[in-house]
Amino acid sequence: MEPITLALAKGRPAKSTIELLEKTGEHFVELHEDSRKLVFYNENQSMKVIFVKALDVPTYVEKGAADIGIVGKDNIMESQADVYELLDLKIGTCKFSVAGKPNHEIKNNQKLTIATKYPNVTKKHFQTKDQAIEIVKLNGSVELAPIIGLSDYIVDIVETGSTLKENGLVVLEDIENISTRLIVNKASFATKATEVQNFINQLKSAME
Ligand SMILES: Nc1ncnc2c1ncn2[C@@H]1O[C@H](COP(=O)(O)OP(=O)(O)OP(=O)(O)O)[C@@H](O)[C@H]1O
Ligand SMILES: O=P(O)(O)OC[C@H]1O[C@H](OP(=O)(O)OP(=O)(O)O)[C@H](O)[C@@H]1O
Repeated sequence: MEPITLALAKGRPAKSTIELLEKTGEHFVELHEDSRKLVFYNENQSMKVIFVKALDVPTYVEKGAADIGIVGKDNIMESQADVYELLDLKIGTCKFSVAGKPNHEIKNNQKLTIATKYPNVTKKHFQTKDQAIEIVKLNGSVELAPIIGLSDYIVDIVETGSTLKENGLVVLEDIENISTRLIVNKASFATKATEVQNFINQLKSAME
């Protein structure tokens, strides 16, 4: 039988995710967060793990290259992938927030400039508020943008708040709570229902 394919996000939460996977009783040979290998199997080869860039996990799952994905809610939202989100693994908890300088003045009806690594999330958030924006897409150190006058505000991940604090910025509005989630390909959810459900149950038990 074909193994169930699980796409696992590289990055910060990978260590905790791999620890949780091990707790399910499935041991994936040679899988660890610093590995340069990309494909791993459990001992009876009933499951295959592919270890990929976080933002690509929802794409692999949506396209059916993976049946299941484990990835941050931030990447699920940004990818806009059409997948089922079935379990919160309570790992990698943080939030999406709008932040800026505490006394930044905005003229009435002014179009806001927002710097972010997450243009889709940002667009959607300000659309729901009917606020016109221009997005400056950055790839990191987003907190710099309002300080040097590149943007009015930022949309970014906040965990402890220390990056904002150290740069004299404050949270102006929270957008969404983020944590690592389990997502499932819509077709796999129907055709591999038993295998998918069994794996979810294994993870739930491992979380207790
Ligand atoms: N303080 C935090 N900052 C960023 N991401 C966090 C934080 N806490 C938890 N996370 C989770 O970790 C994931 C990011 O991990 P990491 O920054 O290593 O990702 P990456 O994909 O390597 O990012 P990059 O595109 O910057 O290389 C996020 O998608 C989010 O779900
Ligand atoms: O609230 P905190 O605990 O300070 O964490 C939030 C910071 O961590 C992330 O950046 P990361 O370290 O991934 O670097 P980046 O800016 O290059 O994306 C995020 O983009 C914030 O800058």
